[in-house]
Amino acid sequence: MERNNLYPIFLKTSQLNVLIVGGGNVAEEKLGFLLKSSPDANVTMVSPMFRAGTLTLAEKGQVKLIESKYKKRFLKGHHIVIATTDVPEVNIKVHKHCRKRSILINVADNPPYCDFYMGGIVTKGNVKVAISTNGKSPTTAKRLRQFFEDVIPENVDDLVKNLNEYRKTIKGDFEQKVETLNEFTKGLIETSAIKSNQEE
Ligand SMILES: C[C@@]1(CC(=O)O)c2cc3[nH]c(cc4nc(cc5[nH]c(cc(n2)[C@H]1CCC(=O)O)[C@@](C)(CC(=O)O)[C@@H]5CCC(=O)O)C(CC(=O)O)=C4CCC(=O)O)c(CCC(=O)O)c3CC(=O)O
Ligand SMILES: NC(=O)C1=CN([C@@H]2O[C@H](COP(=O)(O)OP(=O)(O)OC[C@H]3O[C@@H](n4cnc5c(N)ncnc54)[C@H](O)[C@@H]3O)[C@@H](O)[C@H]2O)C=CC1
Repeated sequence: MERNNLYPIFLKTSQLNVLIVGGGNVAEEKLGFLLKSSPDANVTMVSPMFRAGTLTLAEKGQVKLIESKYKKRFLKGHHIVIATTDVPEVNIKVHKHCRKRSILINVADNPPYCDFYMGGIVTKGNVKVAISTNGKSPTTAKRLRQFFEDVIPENVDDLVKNLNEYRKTIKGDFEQKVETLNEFTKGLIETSAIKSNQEE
C-alpha cells in the first residue's frame, strides 16, 4: 500500500510571515483557510488586483495588501510563500526564487512545485487535527475535515484543560507523571474502542 510520508507540523503563524502571490479565487480560498485556522497569521499579499472578498477577509486579520505584480524583492522577510497566480511561468519563477533563498513554497494546486501541502483542518479549542491525502484527493481531505468537525465533540477542549490542570498537581518524577497520566486517560481509548465495536 502507498503511504503518506509527509511530516505535519503546527506552525506559529503569528511569529512567521506568509506571502501570498496573486489575488484571485485561489488566493482568496487559501487565505480563507489560513485565517480560519490561524486568525493571528501575519500575511502579505501581492497582486495587481484583489477580489472584494479578499479585502473583507484582510480587514479581519493581520493582512497587508500590496497592489503590484510580483517582484523577487517582495520575498524579503518571508518564511513561507504561496503562489496562486494564473500565469504558470510566474508561479514557477516564484518557486525558483524561494528555493534559492530556502523559503518554503507552495504553488497552489501544483504538487510538483510544493515543499508542503495545505491540509484540511479542524480546530476545537486547543485541539487541532490536520488532514492530508498525500496530495491525492483534496476533496477527500475536505470531506474528512467536515466529518471530524462533526464527530469531535466541542467539549474536547474541557478534557484538555482539565488534564492540563491535573498534570500540574501530580507529584513525582517525570516517569511517574507519565505513568499516572497514561493510567488516568486509558479509559478514554478503551471506552471509544468498545463503543465502536458495539456499533459494528
Ligand atoms: C496538493 C494540494 C496542494 C495545495 O494546494 O496545497 C492540492 C492540490 C490540488 N487541489 C485541487 C483542487 C481542489 N482543491 C480543493 C480543496 C482543498 N485543497 C486543499 C489542499 C491541497 N490541494 C493540497 C493537497 C492536500 C492533501 O494532501 O490532501 C485543501 C485540503 C486545503 C487548502 O486548500 O488550504 C482544500 C480543502 C480544505 C477544506 O475544505 O477543509 C478542492 C475541493 C473543493 O474546493 O471543493 C478542489 C476541487 C476538486 C478537486 O479537483 O479535487 C487540484 C486540482 C486543480 C485542477 O483541476 O487544476 C489540485 C492539483 C492536483 O491535485 O494535481
Ligand atoms: N479557481 C479555481 O477553483 C481553480 C483554479 N486553478 C488554477 O489556479 C490558477 C489561479 O486561479 P484563480 O485564482 O481562479 O485565477 P484568477 O484569475 O482569479 O486570479 C489570478 C490572480 O493572479 C494575479 N496575477 C497575475 N499575474 C500576476 C503577477 N505577475 N504577480 C502577482 N499576481 C499576479 C491576478 O491579478 C489575479 O489576482 C489558474 O492557473 C487556474 O487555472 C486550479 C484549480 C481550481
